[in-house]
Amino acid sequence: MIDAEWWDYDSAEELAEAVAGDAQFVIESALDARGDAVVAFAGGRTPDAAQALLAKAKLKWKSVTIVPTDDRLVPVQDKASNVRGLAERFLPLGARVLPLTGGDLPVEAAGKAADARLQAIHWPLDFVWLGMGEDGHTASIFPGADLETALSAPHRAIGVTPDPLPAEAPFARVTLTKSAILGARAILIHITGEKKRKVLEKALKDGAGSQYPIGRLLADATQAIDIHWCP
Ligand SMILES: O=C1O[C@H](COP(=O)(O)O)[C@@H](O)[C@H](O)[C@H]1O
Repeated sequence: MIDAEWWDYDSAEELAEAVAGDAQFVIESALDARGDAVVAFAGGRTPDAAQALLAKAKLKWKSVTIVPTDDRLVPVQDKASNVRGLAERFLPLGARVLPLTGGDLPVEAAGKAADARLQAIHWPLDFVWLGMGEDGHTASIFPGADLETALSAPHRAIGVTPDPLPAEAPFARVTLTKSAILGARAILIHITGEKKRKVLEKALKDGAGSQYPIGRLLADATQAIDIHWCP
């Protein structure tokens, strides 16, 4: 059984406020302790409202570096690009937003380029904000052929091709690996809906033996894991 604390909310508004508040707290703590903060933020739809609230926080944004937990191999102006939303929201505040993707590289080379780009930032990450799909994928660690590599690679990022490609975003991707994610000082998981809740509960219960990538990923976590959920 993976140890994690659940925080339940009645509404999407309360959920967004709580997640934004937690992210703000961790960033402020890193800024106080070290003078800068390095964080990874989930893509997809779920974090949008919380990230909009976080962007209103009075923080020393110029000292904050944000990377996506994962990104799709699409042009940055494509609406499926995870870094696009982060750049639009946090670059105007002065934050540094580091893309994982760029250029027109094949998937494996894109992963290597992301891994090289990530050498430019401070490690370990102060905070990883994860989402999860209904298939139990998190970041872009999907069930399938690339799962074992994402869980065992010594690199911080790799290129992956989900098989099957998810219908809502059918692209090859680059993802942070287990090694990069579990190095973080704090991990927050942000999900909505009964289906995702059941998947995550089962993944936490089954841990290393889980059929879901998020269970396999978190099985070796040693830091506190906070799960924020609303129906
Ligand atoms: O493809 C992805 O999916 C997950 C979940 O997205 P959501 O839209 O269901 O919230 C997301 O966390 C990940 O970053 C993204 O690339």
